[in-house]
Amino acid sequence: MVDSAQQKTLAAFKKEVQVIVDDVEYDELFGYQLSRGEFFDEEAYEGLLIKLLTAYDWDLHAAEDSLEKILEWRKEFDPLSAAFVEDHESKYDDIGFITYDPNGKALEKVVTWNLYGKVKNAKEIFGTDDSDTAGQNAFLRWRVGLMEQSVQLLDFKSPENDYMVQVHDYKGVSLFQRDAQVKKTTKKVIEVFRDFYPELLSKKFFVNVPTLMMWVFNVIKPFVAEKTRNKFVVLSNGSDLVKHLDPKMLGAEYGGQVSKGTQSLKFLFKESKTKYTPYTAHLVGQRIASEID
Ligand code: HEM
Repeated sequence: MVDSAQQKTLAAFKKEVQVIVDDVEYDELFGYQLSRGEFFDEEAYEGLLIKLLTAYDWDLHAAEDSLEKILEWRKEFDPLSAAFVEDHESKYDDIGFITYDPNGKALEKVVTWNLYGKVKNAKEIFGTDDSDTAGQNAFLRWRVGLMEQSVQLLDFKSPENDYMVQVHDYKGVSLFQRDAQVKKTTKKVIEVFRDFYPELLSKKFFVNVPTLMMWVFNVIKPFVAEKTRNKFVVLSNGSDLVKHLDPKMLGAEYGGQVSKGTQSLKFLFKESKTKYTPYTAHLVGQRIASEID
């Protein structure tokens, strides 16, 4: 609920949004148009602004500053292209996917899975060394694309579905996988999510974390915003996940009812690249048309 003081802050933010959009020359956030054009959706727009204000404890200037940075980054990185236009290498298919249950529990309908324990050849996934920016960039573009696809499944008009769950499964992980390049790329992804995707996580689970590697959690935590840290749950046993999430959406290895493991989970969600907002459809169409030209 937004109280009357917050209503005033929201009204002031609304006045500033158009100025920021004009300054940055970018008019889209998470698939919604920010100025009052053909695709403008007042309710979703308000939901998004409330999210930004919530992320910064209703500090108007911090929220304005954040919006400006987010739009600048979106203009440059083009996450919609990473999600819906670009083809990513199939090597990423095994380490990340989305499950979506429109009838699932509130704030748990969208779950992004990252099976980083399955990475056996870290160099192949994360790049080879500092000079291999192509490798790093390919991973980052794929990971941001996955994030953006899951964001499009949220509904910023609904208190039931305006946050997502994320799961990292570290089954099979070894200390040797955490080389310099992995650390560097991980840090970059964490920063991108922290700065440009605020207030989207309901909970984040780290499962099958070997006792010997629990310390990694403490090393990474300082890079993450405090509000986000409070949403983290570390479980050494994957099967304990069922105590937190709906068994209908979980494979047997997580104590759930989906019989054939995570592979079959993927098939619960077939729409990841086909469900998006009308404005995203419009912008993606423009990008594809400009590629054909
Ligand atoms: C050695 C193998 C590991 C790899 C390849 C790896 C990979 C990653 C990547 C790519 C991210 C970026 C965020 C994302 O993709 O959602 C991340 C974040 C993170 N990882 Fe790992 N990780 C490893 C080990 C661990 C271990 C053992 C822990 C202990 C719990 C851990 C805890 C975290 C935390 C707390 C974050 C921050 C999450 C966030 O900001 O949303 N990681 N990891």
